[in-house]
Amino acid sequence: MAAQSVLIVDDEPDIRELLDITLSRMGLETHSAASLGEAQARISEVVPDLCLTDMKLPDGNGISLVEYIQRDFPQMPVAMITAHGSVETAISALKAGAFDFISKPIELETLRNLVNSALQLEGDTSRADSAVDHDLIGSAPSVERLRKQIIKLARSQAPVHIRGESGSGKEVVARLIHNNGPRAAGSFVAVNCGAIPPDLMESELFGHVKGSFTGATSDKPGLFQAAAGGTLFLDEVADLPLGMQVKLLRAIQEKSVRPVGASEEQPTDVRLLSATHKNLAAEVEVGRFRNDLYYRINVIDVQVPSLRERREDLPALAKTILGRISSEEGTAKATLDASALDALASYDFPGNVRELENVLERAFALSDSGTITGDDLQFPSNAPVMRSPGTRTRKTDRPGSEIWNISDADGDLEGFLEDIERKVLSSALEENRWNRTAAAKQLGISFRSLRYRLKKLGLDD
Ligand SMILES: Nc1ncnc2c1ncn2[C@@H]1O[C@H](COP(=O)(O)OP(=O)(O)OP(=O)(O)O)[C@@H](O)[C@H]1O
Repeated sequence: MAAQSVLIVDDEPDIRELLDITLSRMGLETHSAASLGEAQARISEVVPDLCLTDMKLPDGNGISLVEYIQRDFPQMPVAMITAHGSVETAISALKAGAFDFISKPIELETLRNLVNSALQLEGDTSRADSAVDHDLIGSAPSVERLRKQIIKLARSQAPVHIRGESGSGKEVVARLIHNNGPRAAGSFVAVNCGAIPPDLMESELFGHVKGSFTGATSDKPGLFQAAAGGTLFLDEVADLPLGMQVKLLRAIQEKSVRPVGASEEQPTDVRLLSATHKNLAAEVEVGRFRNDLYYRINVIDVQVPSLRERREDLPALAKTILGRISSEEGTAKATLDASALDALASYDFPGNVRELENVLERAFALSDSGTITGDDLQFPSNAPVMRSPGTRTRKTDRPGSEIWNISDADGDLEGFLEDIERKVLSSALEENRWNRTAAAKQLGISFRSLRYRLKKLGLDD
């Protein structure tokens, strides 16, 4: 098989030579150009598998070359070589469509990782197209746009911030970006930033060394290390405490992390994706989120539409979800009758696709035959729109505060208390549209504690 080829574009002969030696040692064929004009001619002539370009060129800048390649050779990855610390250039290059960037002085290990990732990209995106079609259900124009964005972003290393309401599919989008890109063979590590207790956050993200705090009985790698070669997905990133935001910014800038208690930094190799249902720009405005971190993680911004904004997708989503539930239960595929379709169409779905899944699971369990009716869906009869997210029950309305007799607990205090706990947890989950993070927050317990209690009480299906 012919060696893959790389075009090196730099006006400094020393850098061209360093890159040439390193890439040739990797078994690659190299070509070089010292100016923008020369680069464009060489690209048309040899159509390399990758282009590495310096930012400053005698007759123009590297961004123009990125734009040229995006326009005329959209399948060709191009990476930018930037001056040390020039964040703005790196971000402009990524926004213009560069696959990644590398800063000077060039670290050879980082260069090799970058080149290997870029050369794994397939020119033909049809496999990614069909994977995205399969996992992202819907054909509304906003979903079609999202699909195209995912396929494009999967080929880049740029940090992407995914916005959208709870349950709308932000994690689905993040996984698709990972699964269809050059890091697919690495891990996809998802972390809910709102669910980690603040005092454990640093150790969870960066790891710790034995003895660094009480309970640190051995060295433990963090999530950055676990995602090495893959993708780290920071869900609910707006919930990161400010102190941790500074440390995260540093980790992104330096591409290295220092485990708690360690004296040395460790290089990291992760692609960062993040999401939140909050308005991150507004969080920056009020000082709850650092502007510099926002700028770094929000290089490319993706909006996931709510289910209300794409009602036409409801039947297809419902059909697929029912198909999944039926096959998990080992039964024939359940269907929705006309009354069920009408009921779905007139409901607002504040909890989006996750709520649709929950509604269908409950209806499936309730329906006697394989046909689900409008009644099985159990939407509130008088109000198609559910309670707004912030609405809280008054203390006196709290589940469990109903009148009870001491005889109810006779001989089984544990069982009695568990019943109350079950009611409290169920109500909190319902009130928070089955968003466990929000339910835990409302109850003033950690996400882990909620998960533990749900499991203990048999409510975790
Ligand atoms: N377009 C879609 N096609 C198929 N399944 C979807 C789609 N969108 C969401 N889902 C399903 O809905 C559920 C919720 O999706 P997901 O966890 O990605 O939402 P989210 O926006 O990340 O939620 P949260 O804000 O609560 O973290 C998942 O089970 C997911 O598989």
